[in-house]
Amino acid sequence: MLISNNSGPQFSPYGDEERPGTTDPVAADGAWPAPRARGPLDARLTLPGSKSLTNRELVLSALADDPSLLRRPLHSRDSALMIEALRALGVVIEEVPGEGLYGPDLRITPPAELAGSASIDCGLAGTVMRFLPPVAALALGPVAFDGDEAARRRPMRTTIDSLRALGIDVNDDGRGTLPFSLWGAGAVRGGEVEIDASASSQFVSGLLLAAPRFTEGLTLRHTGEHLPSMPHIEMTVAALAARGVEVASPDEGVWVVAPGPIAAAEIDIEPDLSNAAPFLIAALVAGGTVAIEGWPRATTQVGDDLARILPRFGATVRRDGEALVVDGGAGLLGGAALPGLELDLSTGGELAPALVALAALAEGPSRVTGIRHLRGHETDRLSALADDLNGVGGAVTELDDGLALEPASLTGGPWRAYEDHRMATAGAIVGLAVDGIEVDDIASTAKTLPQFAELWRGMLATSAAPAERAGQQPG
Ligand SMILES: O=C(O)C1=C[C@@H](OP(=O)(O)O)[C@@H](O)[C@H](O)C1
Ligand SMILES: C=C(OP(=O)(O)O)C(=O)O
Repeated sequence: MLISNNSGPQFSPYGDEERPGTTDPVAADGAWPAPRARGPLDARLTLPGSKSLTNRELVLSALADDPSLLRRPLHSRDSALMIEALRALGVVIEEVPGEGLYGPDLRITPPAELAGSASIDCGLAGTVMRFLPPVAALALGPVAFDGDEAARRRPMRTTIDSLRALGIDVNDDGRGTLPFSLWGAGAVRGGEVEIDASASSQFVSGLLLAAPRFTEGLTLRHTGEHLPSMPHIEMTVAALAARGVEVASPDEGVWVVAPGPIAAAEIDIEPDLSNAAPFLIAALVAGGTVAIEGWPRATTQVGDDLARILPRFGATVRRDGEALVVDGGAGLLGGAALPGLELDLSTGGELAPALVALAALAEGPSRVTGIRHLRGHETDRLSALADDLNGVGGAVTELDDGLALEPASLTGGPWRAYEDHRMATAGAIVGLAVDGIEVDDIASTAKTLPQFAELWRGMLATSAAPAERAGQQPG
């Protein structure tokens, strides 16, 4: 069965009141009863575009020398925030008809000069709060940055310090978080900058994306001990190189970007492979197969690692034409073994909430490490995962840089999303195997996957009894 949804609402980035909810049923208190899996799955899904690719390409298109076209971009809260912010800086972004299932394509026309005197709402989007300040520094005039209450807890000191090191005037309250404002001088000289990016790879990506437009380019050196999410930095480097920018990494933790034009481009945005995680993991819990259409043969997305990680939990992974298929066999619910694992997710922290939810259902102990920086994500994910899982009978201990899980028999109960899309989808995974899991804010999935609840229910419908399935449209 093919599951897709092209009728979703359009997303306004402004304010919780206007935030789109899901059309999936929720209880009177707004909680979402996570559906149980009824049997082996036979699902084939098409997912919306990658957040990381969409927001990088929006920024590069805004800084390019001619109009660009993004095909099948993500339409979600994070991309809407990026679009509104770039418009505030004078970039023209138009929706044009395309072939994507989840909304129009985007044509981006850069202005002759970026406009200052703007206020930017970052929402809870790390890509907006870390990628746009170096862009705004190229504008002439003041630009103010703020975001959700939860965004004011996310680390921003490295961005603020690096702007100052580049000679830009920044006004903040010294806490190293949003809100702050900067005064763009219309140009940035660039040169050599040292930063500590151990709290987020996005500090590196943000500087590299704007660096070709600095008069002298940029030599950026990471001085901290850890550098998380390297694949996301490699994605940035690849996106720059694809637009003709001279960029090199002569040494570990060092990047050199030459000054020069950023070429306009027509870009096909890949589906979001990190958002594929809960769906693929569902095959291991419920049994059967889940196929994701349009899985790229080569990609910089860290979600591709799922094809190597899920077999360690017992899945068989294969390609079927352009789809990636995960076969969970009988699945945990059908009696298949689900081993506990040692996982270092320092390169793929984005995958951690979903994999931790799976590990919580395993029959052996697990340790998931290398993810200290998750404490600065949408919420402190280490503490949120431990609290939610322990609240439903789990045996999870917080480590300095990860989580230790002991096997436990879980029971139903409330599951807090903490406004975090990946916490909400982690609750959905647990709910496949445990009666009575109630996710308080499934609408938080609008951050990167507004269609989550509908796609999840559609996936689970493929496990209906054969007689029930006969009436449904074949994929
Ligand atoms: O550059 C990007 O698009 C991202 C980088 C990573 O951030 P961190 O390095 O802060 O984990 C990742 O977790 C985030 O979801 C997206
Ligand atoms: C950490 C994440 O998001 P952000 O881009 O807001 O940092 C995420 O999506 O897992």
